[in-house]
Amino acid sequence: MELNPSDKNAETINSILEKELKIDAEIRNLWSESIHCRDQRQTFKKTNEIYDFIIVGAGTAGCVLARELIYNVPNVTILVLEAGPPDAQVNDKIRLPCTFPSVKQRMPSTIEPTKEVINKEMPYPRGKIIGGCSAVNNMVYMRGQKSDYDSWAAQGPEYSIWDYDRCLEAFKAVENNARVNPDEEFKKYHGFNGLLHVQDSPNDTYEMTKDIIKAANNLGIPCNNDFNGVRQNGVGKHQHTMKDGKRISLADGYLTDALKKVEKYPLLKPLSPPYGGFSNGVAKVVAVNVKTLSHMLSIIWDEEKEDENIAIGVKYFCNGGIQNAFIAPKGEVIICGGTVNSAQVLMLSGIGPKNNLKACNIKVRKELPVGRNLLDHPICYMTGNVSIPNGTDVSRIHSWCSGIKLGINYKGNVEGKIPSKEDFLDERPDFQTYVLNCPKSVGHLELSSSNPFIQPKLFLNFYEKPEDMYRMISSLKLLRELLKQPPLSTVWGVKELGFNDEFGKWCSVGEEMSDEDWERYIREKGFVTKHIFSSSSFHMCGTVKMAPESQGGCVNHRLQVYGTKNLRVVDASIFPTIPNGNINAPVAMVAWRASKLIEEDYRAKI
Ligand SMILES: Cc1cc2nc3c(=O)[nH]c(=O)nc-3n(C[C@H](O)[C@H](O)[C@H](O)COP(=O)(O)OP(=O)(O)OC[C@H]3O[C@@H](n4cnc5c(N)ncnc54)[C@H](O)[C@@H]3O)c2cc1C
Repeated sequence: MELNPSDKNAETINSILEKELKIDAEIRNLWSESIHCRDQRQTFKKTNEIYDFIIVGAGTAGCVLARELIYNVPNVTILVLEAGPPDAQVNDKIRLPCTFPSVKQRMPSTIEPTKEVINKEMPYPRGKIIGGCSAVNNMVYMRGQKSDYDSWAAQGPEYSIWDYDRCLEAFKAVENNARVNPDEEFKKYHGFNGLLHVQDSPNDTYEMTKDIIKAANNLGIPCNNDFNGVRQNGVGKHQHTMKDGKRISLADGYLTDALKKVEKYPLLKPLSPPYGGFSNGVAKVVAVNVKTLSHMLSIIWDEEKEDENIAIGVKYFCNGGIQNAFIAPKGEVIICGGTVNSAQVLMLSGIGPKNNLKACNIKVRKELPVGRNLLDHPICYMTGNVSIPNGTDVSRIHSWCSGIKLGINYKGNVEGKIPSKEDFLDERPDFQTYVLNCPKSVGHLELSSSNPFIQPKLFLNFYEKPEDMYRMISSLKLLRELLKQPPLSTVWGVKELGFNDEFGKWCSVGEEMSDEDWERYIREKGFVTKHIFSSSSFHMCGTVKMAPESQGGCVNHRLQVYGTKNLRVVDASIFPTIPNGNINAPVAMVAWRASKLIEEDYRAKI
């Protein structure tokens, strides 16, 4: 029997689609192996650039979101735009992260308020690559404390969806922990079926690491074998976001899995005899389309309903030209560009502080404090010289990874004194060795231009609040004591590194330091980046705060941008407060929770 013309048409189109899906699958495989630039794919050009969801940024959040949405929301097509290149895991190397400089800040001294001190500028790296910062980070797996998330939930009744129990459910859903023989207590706090791989250090513990633990025990710091369990305080080895000893970015786990889902909807079944052929209609490709080297420039708004700020798509720069992608009627634009760039693209699209936007000649669509509430964990190192005894394994200690094998968590002292035994036993510590985990100082970022390729200015404002400075002083004093402890001082001959020669005369080996000396050390020496010192743990968050609008919020509890439609932000920028620990896992957790909210809202529109 002859097919009618529309059947024939459908059959032709479907057979083309079939072929393209096959080619597509091959190219996906190549992409997964990172040996082919993903942008060479052709299939999606036929879809006229209309997607159910457009995700901007394939970092920690974007990768989790893409995977969760494609598997859980029925029959959707997703575009992921990533400004950076594909990763290059095939060589076990990733490309250089892009770096933003922070701005030099003058401020009154904490110790001598009549004097002026300077927070020097420093480079601020970010992962501009598939996987985002999770592809360049230090892999320390920490998730913060119960009270962090309960405080998010306490912002209003509707915010209860962010309480610790629900966040813990999400942490567990994302995590795939490879601890050997986990005990029942461990199982309460960890997940074993997610796609974020976590493991204990793959190497044996170095003798020196064991001796640092002993030295910490000498000072009264208890051991802890799970910093994400019931208590965070103590000394112990970190778990890392690794699998079989290799870095696992969120792209490796989540985006790779998202790319595996390629279907056609509706599923076209051959019609049974005597009709033959296919059912009428053309299938839509259900899949995730990733475009690398595609930099989002701004949101496309529905200009016919100007007052409603309805997002209908995005403008992006790719292949040397500006392109548009649009969302389908029930779709959404979801910004996952990270703390700096999510704030930047909102501001470029007219959402942000009036004065800053006007100064950059950008039309204000909705005034919101985007870019305020810039939070971060300041960091300051204390360094020791080691005499290497013959035949030890210390020469094998190398690279950042070894440096962060170990965590010592305690409460800093707000008067700058060495923490006491009670501070070591406090189950809600605020220090992670040299990282101040709950700073009270808050910074901000500003748009410096309407040009999307010019980075915003970052004002970190570290130590603006005196208690931050005093707690950092207290922690450094403790580390100085640690270096003097046996077996570090005896077996390893550890000596505090002198700063008088290389860095100026104000601090000599073994000499007492006044609080003023300490402040200079923290502000000036802690910022010397050509040496190993640093001043940030690169845990920037908070610039598109989730809070009631009256409390300085930019997105509501469902992460929708106030005063707009079809627009959400999902990444570290929405954190109302900074968690008391590293933030990669919390970002993944937020993205997982957000996928549920987006799914609920999408289904409600059906
Ligand atoms: C050097 C370093 C070390 C760290 N160490 C640790 C650690 O040990 N443990 C830990 O838990 N956390 C660590 N972190 C922090 C953690 O990795 C990040 O906070 C987290 O990955 C942020 O996730 P995100 O999704 O918010 O943003 P990102 O991962 O930064 O993702 C944003 C993505 O959006 C893309 N993008 C931005 N703008 C645009 C645009 N206009 N168009 C298209 N794409 C765009 C970016 O290229 C990027 O890929 C570290 C971070 C750094 C930089």
